[in-house]
Amino acid sequence: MSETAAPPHAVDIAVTGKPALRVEGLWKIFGPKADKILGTENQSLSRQALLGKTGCLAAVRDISFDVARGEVFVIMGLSGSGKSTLVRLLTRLIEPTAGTVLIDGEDITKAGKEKLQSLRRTHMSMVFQQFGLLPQRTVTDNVAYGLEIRGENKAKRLARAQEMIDLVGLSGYEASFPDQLSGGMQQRVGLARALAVDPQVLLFDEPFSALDPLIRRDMQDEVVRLHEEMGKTMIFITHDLQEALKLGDRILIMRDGEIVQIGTPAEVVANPADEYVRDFVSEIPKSHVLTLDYVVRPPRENESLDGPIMQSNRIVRDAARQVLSSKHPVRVFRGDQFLGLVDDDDILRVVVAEEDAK
Ligand SMILES: Nc1ncnc2c1ncn2[C@@H]1O[C@H](COP(=O)(O)OP(=O)(O)OP(=O)(O)O)[C@@H](O)[C@H]1O
Repeated sequence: MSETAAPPHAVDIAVTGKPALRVEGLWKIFGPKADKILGTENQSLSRQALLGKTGCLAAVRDISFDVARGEVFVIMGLSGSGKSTLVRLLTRLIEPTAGTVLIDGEDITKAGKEKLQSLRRTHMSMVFQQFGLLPQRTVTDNVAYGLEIRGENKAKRLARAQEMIDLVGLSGYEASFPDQLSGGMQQRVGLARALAVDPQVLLFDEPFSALDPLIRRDMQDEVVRLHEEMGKTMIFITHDLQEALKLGDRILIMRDGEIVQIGTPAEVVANPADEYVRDFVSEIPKSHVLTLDYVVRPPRENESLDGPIMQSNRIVRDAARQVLSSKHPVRVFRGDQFLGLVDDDDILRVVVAEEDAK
C-alpha cells in the first residue's frame, strides 16, 4: 500500500499500551477546612455555590485522564479554570485534596519526600513561563543543572548539555548568561535544561505566553520538531486554542476546575461537547483541523476504486490538493482497513462551510 504521511505528531492511543501518566479522581480544594468537603453533600456543589456556602474553592474537581506514551496532551482553559493548579498537582508542587497521579506506574501521591525528589529528578521536567534560569550561570551550566543535582560527573553532564544546546539551536551561546539572551532564546535554554535529564514526561506550564507572537510560533514549531525527534510524552498547559490545536494529539478542555471535553483536535472542532467549547472553536477553520475520518463516505455504485490511497488521519487541508487533482476519488484507509472514498465535493463541502461561517 502506498502510504501517505500522517500528521507528524499523531499517536495512536490504542496501541501505545501502559499510560505514561494516569490521573484518577484528582481534587484540589483551597480554603478553610478544605479537607472536610469531600464525602459530604457539599462535594457536588458547583464551584460558585461551594465558595458561597463554605468559603472553599474547588480549583480542580474530580479530574481523571490517561496520557499515552509519546503523546502530546494539552490542557486548555480560560484564566481561573484550574490549569496551573492541575499541573502543579501532577508533580505535587501542590498537595492534592484527593485522588492519585501515576507517572510511569509510580504513584506520585503516595511517595515519601525522598522518593518524590528522585521521581522529580528522573521522571519529569518542567518548562515554565518565567524561564526559571539561574542568572549567575552560563547557558551550559543552566542546561547541565539538573544533571549536576542528580550527581552526574562533569564530563558526562557537559557532553549532554552540549548535545541539548545543539538540539535547540543555541550553539555558539554556551558561555552566555541568561540576561544576554532574548526571551525566545531563554526559553530555548529552558527547553534544553528540561530535556537534558531525559525525563519520562515533560510538563509545560504556559511556556510561551510571555513571548511575542512570531517568536511564540517559532517555539511551537520547535516543540513539534523536538517531539518528532525525541518522541517524548508532553503535557502542555495553555489558554490559547490555536496553540492547543497545533500541538496537541489530544486536548483536555477545563472550565471551573472540571473537564468539559477530552478529544483530538478534530473531535473537539467537529463535535464540541457544549456551548462553551463551541464558542471556543467557532473561529477555527475546520479544514485546518478536521481529518479525512470526518469526510470519508462509503463508495457509491459504480464509483472508481482506482484512486490514490491516503490514511484517515490526514488533515483535510493537507489532503485537498491531491484529492482535487486526482482523476479518481481518493481511497481512505485506517491502517489496512478500507474506510471509503473522498472526492472533490467532500473536500469542498468543508471548505465552503467555513467560508460561509466567516
Ligand atoms: N493558593 C490558592 N488559594 C486559593 N485559591 C487559589 C489558590 N491557587 C489558585 N486558586 C484559585 O483556583 C482557581 C484556579 O486557579 P489556577 O491558577 O489553577 O487557574 P488557571 O486556569 O491556571 O488560570 P491562569 O491561567 O490565570 O493561571 C482560581 O479561581 C484561583 O483563584
